[in-house]
Amino acid sequence: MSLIPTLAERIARARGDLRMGLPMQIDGWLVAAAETLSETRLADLRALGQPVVTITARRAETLKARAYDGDLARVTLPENADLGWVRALADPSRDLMHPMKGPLFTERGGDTNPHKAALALTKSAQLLPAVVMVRADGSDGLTDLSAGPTLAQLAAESALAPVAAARLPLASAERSRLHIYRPDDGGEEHYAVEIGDPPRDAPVLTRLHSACFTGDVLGSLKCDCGPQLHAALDAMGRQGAGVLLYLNQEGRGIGLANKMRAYNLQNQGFDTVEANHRLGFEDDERDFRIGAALLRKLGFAKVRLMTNNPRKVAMLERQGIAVTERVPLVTARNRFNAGYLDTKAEKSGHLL
Ligand SMILES: Nc1nc2c(ncn2[C@@H]2O[C@H](COP(=O)(O)OP(=O)(O)OP(=O)(O)O)[C@@H](O)[C@H]2O)c(=O)[nH]1
Ligand SMILES: [Zn+2]
Repeated sequence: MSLIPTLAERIARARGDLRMGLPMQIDGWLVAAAETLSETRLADLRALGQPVVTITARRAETLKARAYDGDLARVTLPENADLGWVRALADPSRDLMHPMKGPLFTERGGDTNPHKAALALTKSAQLLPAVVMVRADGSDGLTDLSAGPTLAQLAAESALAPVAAARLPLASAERSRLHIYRPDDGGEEHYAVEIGDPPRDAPVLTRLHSACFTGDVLGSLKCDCGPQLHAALDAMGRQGAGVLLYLNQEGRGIGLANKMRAYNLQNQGFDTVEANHRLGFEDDERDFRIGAALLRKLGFAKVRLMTNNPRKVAMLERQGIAVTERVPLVTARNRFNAGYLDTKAEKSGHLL
């Protein structure tokens, strides 16, 4: 029956639920995002059983909680802990000023897949990866998922469909077109700027750019994104041909709100990688398969890639796109971005 929501559609709903603070269900567990849960709903969850707060091993490491489960830890919610306690477990912004008083008791044994799926969902909803979970039957109205298929679906590549394209003259290249692609899983749309009319059988000058509202739009001095974006478009304009893929993976995939949380941690002295880890994320949560998929859709199999990030080269090659040349994209240093650029070079293997 085609009118019954598919798994991908139910996952998209679950993302919306978690963002609004509405619990959902996974394999007999009620799940709520720590960041959006209300006092009343926490009380209602508590009335149903003993809650655990599941966090990533990255966050557990900062909190010095034992992660018995590999990439996650299940912290028992103490009886006297309130919503503020749950938030503090999830959100590192007050770690230094008000360190959490331990010890934190973490669970071991049992099936951790529902917990894993819950964390993957909050990440894909661009929320802090921390959830309150209670083993209980929910009410009929809640979105209900099974862990295994949910994890598989979240790891799968989403199919992208072209939606619309139009001529768009740019300051750097008057002969340009903007193409919009929409994924089939309710996720973010991604864009391709095609400059000139690049032949499909030759390597095309390409930039794989990840969204950076602060750098691209506001001209932030904290990163190199804005200057890289414009340098890439200018180079394509000068050469008369190129493709700039604009992937809506703000903040290396953690979203703008979490990126601002990361900036606050950076202002406390942590570098860009440490800040992501303290928030519970990996250094880079982006899915670069999207870039390869867009190139294939546009008819390109070979690229001259403008990047300093060897992971982008490796990933495109793995996805069957030949990178015939890496074109460095070095922009000016300033006193606000020097630390960021150094960390990318030292910890993330960026070539300068
Ligand atoms: N989490 C996080 N994201 C950041 C920070 N600074 C910039 N970003 C994001 O990092 C991404 C940078 O993307 P790119 O410039 O495409 O990629 P790159 O890995 O730096 O590689 P290049 O191709 O060499 O530029 C964007 O999504 C920015 O929003 C930060 O301090 N923390
Ligand atoms: Zn940036």
